[in-house]
Amino acid sequence: MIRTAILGASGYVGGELLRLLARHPDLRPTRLFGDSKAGQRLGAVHPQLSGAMAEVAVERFSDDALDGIDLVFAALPHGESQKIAGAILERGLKLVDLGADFRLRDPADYARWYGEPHAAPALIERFAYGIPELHRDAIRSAQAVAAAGCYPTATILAVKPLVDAGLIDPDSLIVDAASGVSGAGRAVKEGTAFNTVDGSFAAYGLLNHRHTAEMEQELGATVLFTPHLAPMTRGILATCYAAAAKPMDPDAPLAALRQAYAGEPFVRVSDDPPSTKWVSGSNGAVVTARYDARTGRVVMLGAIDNLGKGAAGQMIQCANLMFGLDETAGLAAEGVYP
Ligand SMILES: NC(=O)C1=CN([C@@H]2O[C@H](COP(=O)(O)OP(=O)(O)OC[C@H]3O[C@@H](n4cnc5c(N)ncnc54)[C@H](OP(=O)(O)O)[C@@H]3O)[C@@H](O)[C@H]2O)C=CC1
Ligand SMILES: CC(=O)N[C@@H](CCC(=O)OP(=O)(O)O)C(=O)O
Repeated sequence: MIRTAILGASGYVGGELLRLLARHPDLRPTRLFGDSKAGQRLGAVHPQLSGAMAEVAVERFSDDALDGIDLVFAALPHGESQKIAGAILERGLKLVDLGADFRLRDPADYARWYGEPHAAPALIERFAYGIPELHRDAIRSAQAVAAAGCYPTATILAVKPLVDAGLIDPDSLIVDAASGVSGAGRAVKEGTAFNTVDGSFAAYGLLNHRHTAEMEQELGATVLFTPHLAPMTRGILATCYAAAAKPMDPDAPLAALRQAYAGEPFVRVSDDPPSTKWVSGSNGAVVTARYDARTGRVVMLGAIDNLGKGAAGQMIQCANLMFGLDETAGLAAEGVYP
């Protein structure tokens, strides 16, 4: 049994981690930490949880509360985990962090995109970048993993095999991606209120969304990224366009995806354009791609659940690798449909 602490247990990702861990054979949620909800019963914070777990209290974090813990999942606002990661690693614990604090290799990129200097730049090199399909060996041997962002996960899974196969010009990449509203977290904000998002579809973060840096780093590309808020609770659909590097067989993009993801338990290559519902509630990702000879462009699509493969599912998949467990333990690829 792997004793697991969750920082940010009272948030949306924390709730999804707890829902998934309820069926995990080896990872046991043991200490649960929050901020404003510290002191409350978990059953009050996350009414979807049941049984003994609902009676556990959310605590305020203190370093000595990690005594006896083997693994820490951190799902905190950006900037928080860099204050405590050093102490966690010093104790020899494994850490999977979902904030953006340790995803960018260059602390200058963090300062540029997140607007403040990195507080623990020396720790960055100790983190593997958390997309298992692309960094499996590094994750297996890492003490710490920076799980990828939600938009970057959908985008990178769809695009990276075509970059690697030399099929597209990486400096011509345009990414339009839409997210469900749970991607913005649990706090009440006017921009994510029902009356704002219901029946509406809007772009935001023009030219400066922080996930641009993560996509560029992992793809070795120049990216024009426009995120959109869609009137749905869960899901991300990334639609990505690039100039073809050369004329190609119409099936070449799909063949590159099929080769890259052969045998992958969570990434499915589809002939048809995917819907977010295909992967809702799961750790699945569905990708597809087409070459358009008329325009000389390639279109690539990736669908994930932002809370699943974009967050809690990916964190668990990384932890399974770090502890030498079955990579699929506690996770499913099939979505809840309709
Ligand atoms: N939602 C998503 O789909 C995705 C989220 N992420 C990232 O994961 C992280 C968590 O996201 P999400 O769960 O949606 O966010 P929420 O806002 O729903 O939850 C945030 C959690 O962090 C706690 N918290 C807030 N401030 C502090 C603090 N100063 N110290 C300690 N704990 C604090 C909150 O506690 P309390 O509620 O008790 O105040 C809550 O448990 C964020 O970095 C987010 O960007 C990444 C990928 C996808
Ligand atoms: C819909 C929405 O607001 N989404 C969030 C991104 C999701 C997220 O949590 O970002 P990280 O993965 O980097 O932590 C946003 O655009 O800021």
